[in-house]
Amino acid sequence: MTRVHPNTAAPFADLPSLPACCGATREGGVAVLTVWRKSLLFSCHGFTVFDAEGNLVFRVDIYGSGSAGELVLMDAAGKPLLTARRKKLSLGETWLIYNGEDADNPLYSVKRHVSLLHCKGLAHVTPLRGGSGSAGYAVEGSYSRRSCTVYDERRRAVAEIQRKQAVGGVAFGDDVFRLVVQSDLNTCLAMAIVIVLDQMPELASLPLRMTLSITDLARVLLLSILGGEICEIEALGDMGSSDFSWKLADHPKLPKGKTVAVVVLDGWGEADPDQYNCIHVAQTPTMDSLKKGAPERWRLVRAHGKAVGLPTEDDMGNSEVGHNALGAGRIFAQGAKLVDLALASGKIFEGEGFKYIKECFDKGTLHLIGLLSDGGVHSRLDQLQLLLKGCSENGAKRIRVHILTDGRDVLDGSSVGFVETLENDLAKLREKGIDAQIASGGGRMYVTMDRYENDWGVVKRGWDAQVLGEAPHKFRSAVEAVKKLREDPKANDQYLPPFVIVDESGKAVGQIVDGDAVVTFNFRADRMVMIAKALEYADFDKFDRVRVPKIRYAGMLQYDGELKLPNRYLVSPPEIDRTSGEYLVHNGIRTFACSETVKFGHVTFFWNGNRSGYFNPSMEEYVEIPSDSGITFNVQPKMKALEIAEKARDAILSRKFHQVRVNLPNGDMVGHTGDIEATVVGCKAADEAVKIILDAIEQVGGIYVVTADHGNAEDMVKRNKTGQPLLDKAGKIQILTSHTLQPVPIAIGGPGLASGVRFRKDVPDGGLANVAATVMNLHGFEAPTDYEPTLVEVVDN
Ligand SMILES: O=C(O)[C@H](O)COP(=O)(O)O
Repeated sequence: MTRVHPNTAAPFADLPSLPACCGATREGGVAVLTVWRKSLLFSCHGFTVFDAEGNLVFRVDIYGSGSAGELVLMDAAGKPLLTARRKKLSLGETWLIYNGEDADNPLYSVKRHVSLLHCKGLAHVTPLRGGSGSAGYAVEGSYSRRSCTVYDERRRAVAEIQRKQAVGGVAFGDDVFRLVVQSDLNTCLAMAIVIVLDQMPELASLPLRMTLSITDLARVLLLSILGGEICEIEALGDMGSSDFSWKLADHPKLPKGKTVAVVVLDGWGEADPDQYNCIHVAQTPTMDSLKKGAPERWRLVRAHGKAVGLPTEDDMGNSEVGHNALGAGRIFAQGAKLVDLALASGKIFEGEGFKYIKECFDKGTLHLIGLLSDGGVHSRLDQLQLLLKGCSENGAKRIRVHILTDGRDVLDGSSVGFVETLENDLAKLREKGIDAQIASGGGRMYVTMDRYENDWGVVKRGWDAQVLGEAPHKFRSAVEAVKKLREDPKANDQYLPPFVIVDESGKAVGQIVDGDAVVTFNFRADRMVMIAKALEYADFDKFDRVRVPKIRYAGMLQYDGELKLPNRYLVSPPEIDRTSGEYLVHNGIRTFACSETVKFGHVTFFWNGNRSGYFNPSMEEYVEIPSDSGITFNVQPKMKALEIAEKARDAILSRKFHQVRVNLPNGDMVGHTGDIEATVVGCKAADEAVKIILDAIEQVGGIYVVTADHGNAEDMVKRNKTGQPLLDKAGKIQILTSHTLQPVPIAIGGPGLASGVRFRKDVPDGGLANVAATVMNLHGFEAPTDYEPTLVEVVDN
């Protein structure tokens, strides 16, 4: 839609302005929003609206089912912007739009068009306050088909509701569509018009979709009922079914049938070369040749912050969000962001999950178990603080926090500060009469936070301390515990042994017992699934739980959507649907995925949108190579890179699979140990593994895509603003064990790659989410239209 006139007046004097994060998209005059007809909240329906950069800009949460008489349009933080209320006792359907949550003095009325003569009219929007800037609007077209236009009084098109266009038979449901708003219309008002249209039952999608299969006689009856939609019904009759289809369109230029190897180097970012860049220091001839050999087929992509659905550009990437984006081809607001929103709006305390645990607040203790840091990968301290506040305000009288110290997503040694902060918060709660204490603790890699069932002993240590109140170390305070345990020269935050806090009689202050509530406050799934199973499953044989208390348990999120684990949770997880893996399987692509245990779920579970299991077992084979357990990976920095590469090689040479997908963990897993020498060895091993896979691709005439999920090994020191390594108080370099904000490389090639394929220049900000469409193209398919654009183009030679 082209812009007709510049914005001359100041027409929105009484309306809230567009939320700040949406402002950027206003440049050039147009706001392009993606409207998702779904609430972020569990058990609600409503709307979630994103701007062109994937920022959440509006929400509507409607509790209960059916149509609502009042809807509140909120900004991302839950602040009410406009309220739409159905006008009672009105002839025809009329809604009134109020500023914020005002109860009187409405700004606009939206009245459904009733005339049978003008078949395109849907609604009239009439200003109720007068004044120089007030303008009326007419809405025409078909909301049910997601095709309508808002005209101002000079018949200028000021907004459009548009379908997400389908390609090659792939059509999307009615629940995701575009709202394009010119600068001549206030975007909040435009969105309010959408939610009102949606509440007018005759205009919404469901009844009209039914018309596709009814007889002409029934159509005539409907025509008289639906008035303004007459023309649309006729059109719908010609359209055929708009039902969703998995079928992908053929790529116009790229052939099918090639074997495509997708290699993800975990923790492999691109940074300036220096002695702390382990990838630079290591011998990596294969990766070097990809970079230098074909400049049109090597580039960088964004792997952190908003590009992967994290709250801010200061959030480093991680494997969960990285593999989600790689597999799903779209950017989903991730756990960290969803929890932020739920806490900011207070909705977390109104949901079913919270109500469930709250039942215990009267007589039982609330136990909060999770990672204590501000790393933002698995959890965040500020979220724990808000949770504590909200729980205490909602009636929790006795709270016990079971902490897991970090030193992996944050600096080693920072645990002391985090524990002190938490102790202060709990002391303040105690001043308010709430019995709140830290009850137990331990290092995350040694206590509780194992993943993919690599070592149940880790979870058992946590169970013993948290549930049974038993641990080899007992202290009167957590600050004392962490300080004392760190005195061992070999100690670090990640691997602190388990401890319990005891009272003056030596009794643990916070065992979990019958009648208690438990919340695991990490939002990220992989390292919470095992403890969730121990807490939730009646049938459980991974270790002897000794005593299984009858508790009410909720996760911060649901950690596994397929297993529905845990059953109760405080915030709905991102619903990552229609992943590239699922599409490709439906389109005949046979897939092999492999990694070693510690990263196995990354190329399966995370890749498939946090879904365990196969889409179609006859089309897929997932192979897990057992990781070493009970060691830190600097001891065996080569890890299982060779074994993974050999499995991939065999899968490629077998010619049974179209896609062979692997994760090579070394850069990340060894990088997290902070051992620079070992990380260099790990990077070399990963590079050798890439070579084995590329050689196999060469033999079968296939294609390779080599990329990474986030940075880590390319920078092993904390730096100041000018990029110089930071020294600690003792004058020692501060080692960085965490991920980074760096972009990651992506390289394509192989004998099967058509000669004109190269990276486009017009996607300069491409991120990991652009990789899925790219891979679909290389398999010979177009990607769905709502996927992030492909990174490749085909030029005629
Ligand atoms: O869980 C971990 O090991 C780290 O916190 C994050 O690492 P990953 O995102 O690479 O898995």
